[in-house]
Amino acid sequence: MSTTVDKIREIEAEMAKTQKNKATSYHLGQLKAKLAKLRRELVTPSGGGGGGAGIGFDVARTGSASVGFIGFPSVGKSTLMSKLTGTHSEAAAYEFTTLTTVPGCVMYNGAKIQMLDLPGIIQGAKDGKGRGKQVIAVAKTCHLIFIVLDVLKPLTDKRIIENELEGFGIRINKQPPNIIFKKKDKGGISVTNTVPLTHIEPEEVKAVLSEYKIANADIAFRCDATIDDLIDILEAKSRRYIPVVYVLNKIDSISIEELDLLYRVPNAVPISSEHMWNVDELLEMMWEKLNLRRIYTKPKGQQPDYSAPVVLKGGQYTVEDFCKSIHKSILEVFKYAIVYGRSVKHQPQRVGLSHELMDEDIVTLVKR
Ligand SMILES: Nc1nc2c(ncn2[C@@H]2O[C@H](COP(=O)(O)OP(=O)(O)OP(=O)(O)O)[C@@H](O)[C@H]2O)c(=O)[nH]1
Ligand SMILES: [K+]
Ligand SMILES: [Mg+2]
Repeated sequence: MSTTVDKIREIEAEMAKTQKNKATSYHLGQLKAKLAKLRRELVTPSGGGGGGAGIGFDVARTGSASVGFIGFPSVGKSTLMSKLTGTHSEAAAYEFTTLTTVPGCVMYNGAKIQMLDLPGIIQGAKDGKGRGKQVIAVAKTCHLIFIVLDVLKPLTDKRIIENELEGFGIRINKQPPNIIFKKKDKGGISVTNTVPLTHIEPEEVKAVLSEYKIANADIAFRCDATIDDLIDILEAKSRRYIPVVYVLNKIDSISIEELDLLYRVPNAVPISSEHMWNVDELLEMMWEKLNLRRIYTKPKGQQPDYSAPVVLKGGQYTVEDFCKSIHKSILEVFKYAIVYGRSVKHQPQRVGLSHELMDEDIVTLVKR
């Protein structure tokens, strides 16, 4: 019996030898959908429980957000982790020094950020090579991923690692595609689009829906999507959209001219973890990518509490999100909030639950 990995290989081989044109678009759509389903099968942990990364890989989560370190062996992940957090993670000149998740933390702008040093991965990790599956499973639960690369061969490694993460359902520095999908009980398939679709053939859409056994649905394309984007929407449960910073390590081993070239890589920060060169810029980019918003609470008639902000993240920035992150029950007695800061025109201003808060706003909750 052929394994899931074998089946994936077969489909990939067939896709490679199938020319892309109108006549083959149904067939290619079918293959892509099959591939997506097999990939999900491969990365979903079997034997119930679900989601667990395995012994030594799951660690207690602390802090306001977590950053996972992904990279090939010996690119300097543990060196960086130890220097940034002060938590020792064994570093050495041989590959696979780190064998489990090693947690540490940094305080930055008043927020506690958890850093997860991880074992190195190798090409084929997503198909079960080495401990890649467990490692990437941890990264998939992080709010930000540092892809650590050796400056001596950053670009080929970058592509391989991106490919591994993609295969695991991680979408890097990307928003979910703007496609509205509604399953129905009857009425067949209705496809509409608000922008011209230059990448998709109607036949491909048909093939994908049939492969997913969807006979009744409304699909509204609001972006010039690809067929992979549609599959991402159908596979939404197993997709994670995670920001990435490319950490180009060991710049102490290259020339200034080579360094100049590296500055053209988007979302990248060249550093030397050994010498702590340019680590400030890395932390700045980390902060920007995490997009955290610190909210200071101010009890009525008192000074704001600047020592322990409530930290909002992941696009959940409303007053309602703020209340929920303190305690669910607050919503039951909520009347309005008084806000000082960048999110309001008047200082202070009275706002309701749907108001979006900005970083460093000061909030007083008024109860009914
Ligand atoms: N020249 C130079 N060497 C570095 C730098 N950072 C780390 N190294 C060296 O690279 C080697 C590997 O470092 P580690 O921190 O163990 O790398 P790792 O990515 O954690 O490796 P694994 O855990 O095996 O995957 C060690 O010999 C480090 O001293 C750097 O900035 N410059
Ligand atoms: K190492
Ligand atoms: Mg290590």
